[in-house]
Amino acid sequence: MDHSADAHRTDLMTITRFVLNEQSKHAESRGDFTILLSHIVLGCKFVCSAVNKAGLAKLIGLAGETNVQGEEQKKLDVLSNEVFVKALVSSGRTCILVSEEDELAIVVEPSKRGKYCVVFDPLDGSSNIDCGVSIGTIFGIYMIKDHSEPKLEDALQPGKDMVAAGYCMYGSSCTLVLSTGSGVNGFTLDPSLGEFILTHPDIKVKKIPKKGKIYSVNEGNARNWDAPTAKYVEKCKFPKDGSSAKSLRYIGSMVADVHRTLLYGGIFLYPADKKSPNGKLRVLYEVFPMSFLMEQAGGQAFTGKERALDLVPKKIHERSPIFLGSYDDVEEIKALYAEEQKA
Ligand SMILES: O=P(O)(O)OC[C@H]1O[C@](O)(COP(=O)(O)O)[C@@H](O)[C@@H]1O
Ligand SMILES: [Mg+2]
Ligand SMILES: [Mg+2]
Repeated sequence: MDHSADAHRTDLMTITRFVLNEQSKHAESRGDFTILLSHIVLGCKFVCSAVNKAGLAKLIGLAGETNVQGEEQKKLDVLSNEVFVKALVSSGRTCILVSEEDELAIVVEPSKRGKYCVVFDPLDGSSNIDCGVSIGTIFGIYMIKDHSEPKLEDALQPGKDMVAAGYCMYGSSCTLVLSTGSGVNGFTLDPSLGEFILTHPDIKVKKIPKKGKIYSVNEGNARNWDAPTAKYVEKCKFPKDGSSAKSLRYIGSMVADVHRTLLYGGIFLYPADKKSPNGKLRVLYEVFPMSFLMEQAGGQAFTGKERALDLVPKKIHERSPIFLGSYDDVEEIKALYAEEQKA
């Protein structure tokens, strides 16, 4: 695919047209996925608009403040959750929803039910909200076999069974990155049009060099890491094979750290440590969607034990360690875990 500016100029592709094109490739498709996605896109635009105003909260009474009428306003993560739950239920295409913000899975009432299960983190990177650093929404979509009788197991499918995954990053621009299982594409919101336009077509292995120059981890946890993680990070800083040391970049919003990894290559890790033996990130709506995107872009995602997408979750808010990024960088950490197993 041609990444040049001219290519974009000649073919202005909105996310709606893109998904309609994808849909037309499936003869049996009745447009349900397109409708579901248009509701997710609406939720992203809504949250983007709220995030852009968040810095003014203290002045005009948004997000966690009391407004001029003396009403308590909602915090941004609570507001984002409500926006997405409403958008997904009103699509009429969902059956079960799992959100980071809700302890239990939401089973959609029968009259509004469709065939999809959506797992999502409505606002990822919450510690960065108040300082204006990039945050985002992460989502994964599964198809349900029998939506007349939804079960919790429908939300506990392995990541490899997802039919689509993506995220929207609310940063210096609002970017939605999506995979429906045949590559990864990125769309940027044109605020004057209110449309997401294809700006990053076919983000693939050529865009993720097999090995990258960046590692991304919270090094404040280093004293509690296990041996393979500690060895790996040491290798990033002091490579013994003559290669250059990697640069450290850590934003602390998974969406932003993974977005950079997709575009520039390298590795993002949130490993297990002595204090958190299962790591921090949640399997369903952080680890799975990002692993799906990374594999679709030609990279890898590994938990320290297995391919991340092979994991079969037992609980909806389960956590897992995760190492994801350029193919060869993940190969190295896999080798270190394999060595440890043998010892
Ligand atoms: O502050 P830490 O421990 O490095 O954790 C950062 C991680 O926590 C998260 O903020 C967790 O997500 P939420 O903000 O959705 O809870 C990730 O986005 C990020 O990768
Ligand atoms: Mg999160
Ligand atoms: Mg969150």
